Amino acid sequence: MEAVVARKEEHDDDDDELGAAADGGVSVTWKDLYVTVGGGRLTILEGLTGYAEPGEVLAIMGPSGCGKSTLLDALAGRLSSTAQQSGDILINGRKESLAYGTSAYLTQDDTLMTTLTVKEAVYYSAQLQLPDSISIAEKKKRAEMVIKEMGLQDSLNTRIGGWAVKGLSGGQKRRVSICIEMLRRPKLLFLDEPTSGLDSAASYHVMSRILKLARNDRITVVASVHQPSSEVFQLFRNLCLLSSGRTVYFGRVASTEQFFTSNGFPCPTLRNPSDHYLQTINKDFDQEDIEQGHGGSVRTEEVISILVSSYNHV
Ligand SMILES: Nc1ncnc2c1ncn2[C@@H]1O[C@H](COP(=O)(O)OP(=O)(O)OP(=O)(O)O)[C@@H](O)[C@H]1O
Repeated sequence: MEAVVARKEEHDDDDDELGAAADGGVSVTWKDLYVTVGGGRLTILEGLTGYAEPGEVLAIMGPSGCGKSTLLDALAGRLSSTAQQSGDILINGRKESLAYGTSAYLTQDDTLMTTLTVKEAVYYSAQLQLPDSISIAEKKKRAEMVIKEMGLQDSLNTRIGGWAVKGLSGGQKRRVSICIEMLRRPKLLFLDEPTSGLDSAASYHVMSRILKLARNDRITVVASVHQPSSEVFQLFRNLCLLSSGRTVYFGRVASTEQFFTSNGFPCPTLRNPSDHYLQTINKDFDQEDIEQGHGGSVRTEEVISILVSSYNHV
């Protein structure tokens, strides 16, 4: 746990940043975060520690049910009332709540009105969401700006559509949902599987737009990601890899390979690295043993224990 926080400070020095608070950015740090349900009988997150920084996209990855959405919910302060949380979540190094409008949360499903056009959906949302202190003209300008940022200006008058009426593609719908979340210019953006259901080209398109926005506006983005292509995976700076609610790895995407290799699980040539990491720690279909380096093989449960304990001792 201390090692992750020390690594964060090290990266801050590397980047020679002035500090998140100075430029209005929001840095989020979580330490020893536990989430339980059923009066403590079921532990969903087990002592997680990590951080997310302005201008960067942190990817949360792991097999289905490992706790990605729960981590996003805990960080965004929207856990269900049946869940109990312990540990620290710090905003810019302090224990404080997020100010209203500072963060936005994109859920897994697009809840858009199918009969509206892109322009209508975003413009009406701007009118409803933004405070009365902002003029109608400014709200319209804000709507046009987010539409442009998400590359939807050519689909302004296209209906969103649904099963009965052909409209936008899945990727375009996802981008409309992101536009709506971006209207209030949040400094912290939680995205629950922003690319779910999209093909690899559309996923790349959506994620690169998000990354560009994060960099330009110093937004802190925390995104749970299901199975990224190698191109999408390379877009992320930091990776939080979870398995059964525990951290298997947290750190630079670029250093993940070194971590897996040093523990005896190198990525085979020509395999997508993110597929390799996810397959190595997925125990849902634990039929076969996993080859470890040049000698022997181990069960997935054992692989996870090796990686978790190696990570905790770095
Ligand atoms: N309120 C709750 N009560 C009981 N169990 C819960 C609750 N919330 C989450 N869980 C369980 O905790 C585990 C983690 O759920 P979570 O939705 O965070 O996983 P996930 O990694 O986001 O999964 P997926 O990739 O399939 O969306 C699951 O086994 C889920 O059933």
